Amino acid sequence: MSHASSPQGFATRAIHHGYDPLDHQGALVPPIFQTSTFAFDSAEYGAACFSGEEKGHFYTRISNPTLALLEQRMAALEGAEAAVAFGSGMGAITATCWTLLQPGDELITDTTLYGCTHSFFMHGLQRFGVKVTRIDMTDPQALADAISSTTRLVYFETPANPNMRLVDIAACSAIAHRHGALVVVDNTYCTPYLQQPLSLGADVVVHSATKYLNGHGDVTAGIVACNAELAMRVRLEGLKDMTGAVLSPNDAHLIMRGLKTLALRMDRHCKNAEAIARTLASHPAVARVYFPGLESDPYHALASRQMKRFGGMIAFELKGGLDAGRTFMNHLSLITRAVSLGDAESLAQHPASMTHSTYTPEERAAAGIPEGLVRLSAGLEDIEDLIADIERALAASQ
Ligand SMILES: C/C=C(/N=C/c1c(COP(=O)(O)O)cnc(C)c1O)C(=O)O
Repeated sequence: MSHASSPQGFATRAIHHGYDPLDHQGALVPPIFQTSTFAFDSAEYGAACFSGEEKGHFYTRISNPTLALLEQRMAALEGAEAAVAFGSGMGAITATCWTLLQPGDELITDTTLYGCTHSFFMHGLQRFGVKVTRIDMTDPQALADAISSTTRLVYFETPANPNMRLVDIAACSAIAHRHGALVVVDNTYCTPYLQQPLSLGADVVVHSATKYLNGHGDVTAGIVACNAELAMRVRLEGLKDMTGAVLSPNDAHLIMRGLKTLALRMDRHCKNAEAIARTLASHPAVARVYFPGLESDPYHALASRQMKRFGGMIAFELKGGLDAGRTFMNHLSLITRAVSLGDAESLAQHPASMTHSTYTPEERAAAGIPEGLVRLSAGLEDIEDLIADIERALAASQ
């Protein structure tokens, strides 16, 4: 098989990186090593695998050939030295934090996070002596004012789930590094196709691969991408001993199948989202649309600098508030009422009572998550059908 000498594009690497069929009896699709354990040629070899003197696989919770290929491919796409795969995004996030934090450390994070990440920080980490400081990370000065000598991690999502607030990765990374803190960016909403946080100064990228990376609503998974030393620690501490949040080889195979069309799918998600956002923004029933692709959005300029395109996620409020939002959702017939995001199927959900019900009402207000907010994940359907569904539901909500 010819190995291209010139640097390969994103889509090419998403399809081919790290695999040669001729190394596997010509199999075009990488074999699935659906096994929990591996045989040792000798007792000495087995011991050497456990000690790290040998690089052989010995137990799938620690490593597996199918998982390794997914990890190599994700590292290549994120521009990272290495990556580690997990059974969920929360597995990736918790493994990273348990590995890098200890009692007495401070984690500084944004007010707006996915609900279970918020809950892990507030009701998990703090129980074990980590101080969690929540700030408005969209203002780098707020980070400069809050950071201290005990700050170990600076963590944020950009765009943030669910209200699409953007954080300036380069600015916040520079501030964090001046104080010896590491920057962890949750890149779920963008994927490396739209945004590569490591190239902007972040130290670690985490993903819910459940979303766009797999993209077909049939896997829960997570990814951590970072330098080789941190990745080895996250693997041998956060994965092996502290969470056990292992991904199955078959699910790794499904994610690699999803990655083959990631570039194609993201372009379609972005195109559909932009059309939906403009339709909502011009509709009389809509009070506000949260989408960085709209020129009127407060984060439009930063999104234009930091992201390749504006993503597939939208949030909006109706003038009729929560009741109108519920009526809207209940009158959708093509768009599916469901949590999660990044699937081929367009999805709609109500953060305040669903994904962000882990926040208190006061915390939600402080995070800029209105009670009536509706979140839309623009799927891959024909845009005419999506717009028609939305317009019918809007008419019913007025
Ligand atoms: C129901 C789940 C939703 N989200 C999840 C999520 C996770 C956690 O990822 P797992 O769900 O553990 O793969 C991590 N990071 C981000 C930005 C997320 O949106 C949802 O919002 O709809």
